[in-house]
Amino acid sequence: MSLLTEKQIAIAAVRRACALTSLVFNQLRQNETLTKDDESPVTVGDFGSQAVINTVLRHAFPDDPIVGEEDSAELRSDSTEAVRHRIVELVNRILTAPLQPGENEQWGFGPERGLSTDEVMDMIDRGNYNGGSTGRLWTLDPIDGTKGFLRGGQYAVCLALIIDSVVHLGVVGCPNLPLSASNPSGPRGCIFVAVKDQGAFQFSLDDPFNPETAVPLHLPAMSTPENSCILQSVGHTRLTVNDRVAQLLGWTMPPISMDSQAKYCSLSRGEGGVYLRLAGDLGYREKIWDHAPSAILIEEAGGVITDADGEPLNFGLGRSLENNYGIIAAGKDVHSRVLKAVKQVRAEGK
Ligand SMILES: Nc1ncnc2c1ncn2[C@@H]1O[C@H](COP(=O)(O)O)[C@@H](OP(=O)(O)O)[C@H]1O
Ligand SMILES: [Mg+2]
Ligand SMILES: [Mg+2]
Ligand SMILES: [Mg+2]
Repeated sequence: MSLLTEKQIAIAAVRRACALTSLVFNQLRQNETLTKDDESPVTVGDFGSQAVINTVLRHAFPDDPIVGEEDSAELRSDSTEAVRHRIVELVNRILTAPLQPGENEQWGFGPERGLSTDEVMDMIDRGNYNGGSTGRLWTLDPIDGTKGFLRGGQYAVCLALIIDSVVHLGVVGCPNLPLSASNPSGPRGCIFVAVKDQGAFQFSLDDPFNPETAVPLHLPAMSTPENSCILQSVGHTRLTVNDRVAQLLGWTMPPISMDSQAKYCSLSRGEGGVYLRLAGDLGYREKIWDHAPSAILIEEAGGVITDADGEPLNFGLGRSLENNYGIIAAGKDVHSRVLKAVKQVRAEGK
């Protein structure tokens, strides 16, 4: 399956959504953040990004269902009128900006495409699909790492195409991630793209995808304790487990704590050593949009991604990874060593 059109459209949608989130990031105003029922934050950037991407997917693939993180229920009340208007303004500004290289007006961009408030709300709600094991579906995290976004750290706009429970395409935009790990204060803004059996690539968020200049990504096959460390979530990590795993492996480099799927992106270009996530709340089920877009990135970069028992992630059980606890992603050799250590640490009751 070449999925060339899907890839081009997903890249264009994520690039536009990143333009929206960057705009919001640079001028986030007071009262542009709401708190969801689970107490997590959501901003005009999250809603706007979801509306932009769903609009593009709707134009290009009207029959494809979308499992998106956000929905518009809270936005439709009188008390959120100002936020709602700001989202509509942002979405129309982004969708109606002139066509850029690599874009097609049939994809929902262009000067004629301004949406009404109701249409924007409906576009957000095209993400309400409950998921499932058969057929095509897209999964979208319009801003992953909203807490990182709010504190000026890392965040990512993440989109994946899943066919019959298997991730076939992943696109992750990281507006705040340096293009080169070796130059952390250098230019920022990367996009990571992987298609099943076609490899994984990084390129600049500012440039349209060009296979000639995209950088192919490869996880190192082997690593040494001296140059390896754990990439972990800022807020959703069982630190006792991670610290003990590092100790068992003899890794002395301190862990890298970072928000969002930017961790997976960093790993895919050879930074760190392992993505290790065991949620503190043992009953928490990871969401498919938090992992599907990057799972294929890791696999296409030559790595392995499983749960904490070494089992494959099952993306066909609805909006959550119902049968998986914990995530381990790494190059093949490191993965097997980390999995063994994780099993030992869990047996120790940590
Ligand atoms: N108790 C919990 N355990 C693990 N992950 C959680 C969690 N509560 C929320 N999350 C998820 O963690 C994601 C952020 O990942 P990270 O911690 O690696 O930065 C959040 O994505 P959003 O920011 O899109 O809501 C959210 O879906
Ligand atoms: Mg969220
Ligand atoms: Mg997320
Ligand atoms: Mg999110």
